[in-house]
Amino acid sequence: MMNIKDIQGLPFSASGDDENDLSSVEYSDLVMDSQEIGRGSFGQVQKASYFGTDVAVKSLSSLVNIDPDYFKFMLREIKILKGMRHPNIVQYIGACLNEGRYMIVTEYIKGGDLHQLLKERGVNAIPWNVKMKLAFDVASAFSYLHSKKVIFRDLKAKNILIDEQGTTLRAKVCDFGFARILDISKDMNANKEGYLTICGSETTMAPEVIVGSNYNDSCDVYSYGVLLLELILGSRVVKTQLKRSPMSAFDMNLEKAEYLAPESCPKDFFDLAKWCCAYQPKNRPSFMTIVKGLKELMASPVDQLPVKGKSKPYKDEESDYDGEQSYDSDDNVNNVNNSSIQIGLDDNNNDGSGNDDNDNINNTISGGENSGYGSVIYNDTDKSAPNIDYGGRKQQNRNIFNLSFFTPPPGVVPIKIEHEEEDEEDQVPEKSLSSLGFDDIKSLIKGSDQSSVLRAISSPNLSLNNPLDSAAPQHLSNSVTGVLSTSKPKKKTSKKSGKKKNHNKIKK
Ligand SMILES: Nc1ncnc2c1ncn2[C@@H]1O[C@H](COP(=O)(O)OP(=O)(O)OP(=O)(O)O)[C@@H](O)[C@H]1O
Repeated sequence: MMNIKDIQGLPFSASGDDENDLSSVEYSDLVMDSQEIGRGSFGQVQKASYFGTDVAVKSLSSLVNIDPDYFKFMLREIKILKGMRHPNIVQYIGACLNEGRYMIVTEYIKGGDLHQLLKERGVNAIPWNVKMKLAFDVASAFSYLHSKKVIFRDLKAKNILIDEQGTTLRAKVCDFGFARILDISKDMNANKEGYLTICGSETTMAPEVIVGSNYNDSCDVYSYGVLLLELILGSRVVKTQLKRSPMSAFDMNLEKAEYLAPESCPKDFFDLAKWCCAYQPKNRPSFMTIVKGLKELMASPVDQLPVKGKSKPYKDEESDYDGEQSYDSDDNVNNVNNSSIQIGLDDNNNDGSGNDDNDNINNTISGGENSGYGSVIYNDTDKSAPNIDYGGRKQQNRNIFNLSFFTPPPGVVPIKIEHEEEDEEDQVPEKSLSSLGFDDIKSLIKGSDQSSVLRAISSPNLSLNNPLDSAAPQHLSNSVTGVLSTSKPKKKTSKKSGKKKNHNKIKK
């Protein structure tokens, strides 16, 4: 007799090419389960049955109805998700409108998300081969997305669903709220002043995104690197011990990460995380390279892989942390703040295609759910954190991110760099901040006081040089064999930038 589980495929209700079709699923065909299975800033997720198949229904925030910008986000999410077919991407089924509330219907994934998995099982209880398999799944999904010119912009553990198939776990990417289609050739010629907006989640955002510089699909690779560190160390350790700050130009302290990582971690797996977290986007691998490298790695029994081993002693400059090699197994803390952030609503058109990210108009931050794990959009005109009703829950003022980072105080003047006396050939003409490059900003930040730094980088309109200019992201130039172990991340440049000495001071 045929088992119902043998039936392959899911009901699909998107109609034709009409991206605006928001009622391809009849609400009356959904048998809703009252239990909420998830919640984010854009709405709540419930399980339902759709013609006998389990589905997840995301009921979008009421703001989607009243705010055209939110509406555009939803259209974009639907349009992109609808076109995706990959075993590691949650399958879109259709959209629905009920009593004025929009809903997105996708396949139901029963194992929760990766953040929950790490928290509930404990990072150390998950075997390395399982971690590498999940990492491989995510990289496979992203190599597919990038091949379709989709950048996701919010890769984090909460957006990775875990599909339990017997004893095997499979990762599936969900939540395309911040995804967009990027035509790099077209967009690279667009206005250089931040044509892509700042969005993502505090812990996983790439530095170039945070400082408002131009970015491309390699921002997803950086977030993936942070995700790998979470698989290695646990989300809580990454969030608390590897916290990135303006004082380090939002660079990840990889030396400390190495010290904290378990000795048993396969060396190549750790090196991959470091490589993905390279400060300069052009030094990060592509997802194609990552997939090939991980495949190679997974071909060997895990107990035959060289391990990271003991790391050299590490002394934390900032907090005198000279931590133990052992650490909390993972976050059994409920309030892990890993909010998604979007600065500047980035659609001038509704279609999710390129060239629509160039508007620093009407910046808005919306607060997420009170688990501290929701999405955020900042409202430039309202300097206080908003108090918005998301699906019935009141969002109280919450210090999601340091707003002063993004919001220049009124009347801020460009900062000038003062140079101490030095050899003539080493002298650099005075520059206003707006003409500094990405590395310049970084070196400045490392040698300055925090308030100056915040003022310096707080404007999303800075004309930063494009960190992507000098070279394209690495692709398949590395051989697959030993790609992870032989292609060490390049040592980052010191505080010097070119001929500049480390004497630069910021003057108000
Ligand atoms: N298809 C699904 N199957 C099972 N659970 C799901 C599914 N989709 C979402 N969830 C659960 O609901 C949570 C929130 O979903 P989602 O990330 O799509 O919401 P969001 O409002 O866009 O969140 P964010 O604030 O991160 O933008 C997920 O982390 C997951 O736990």
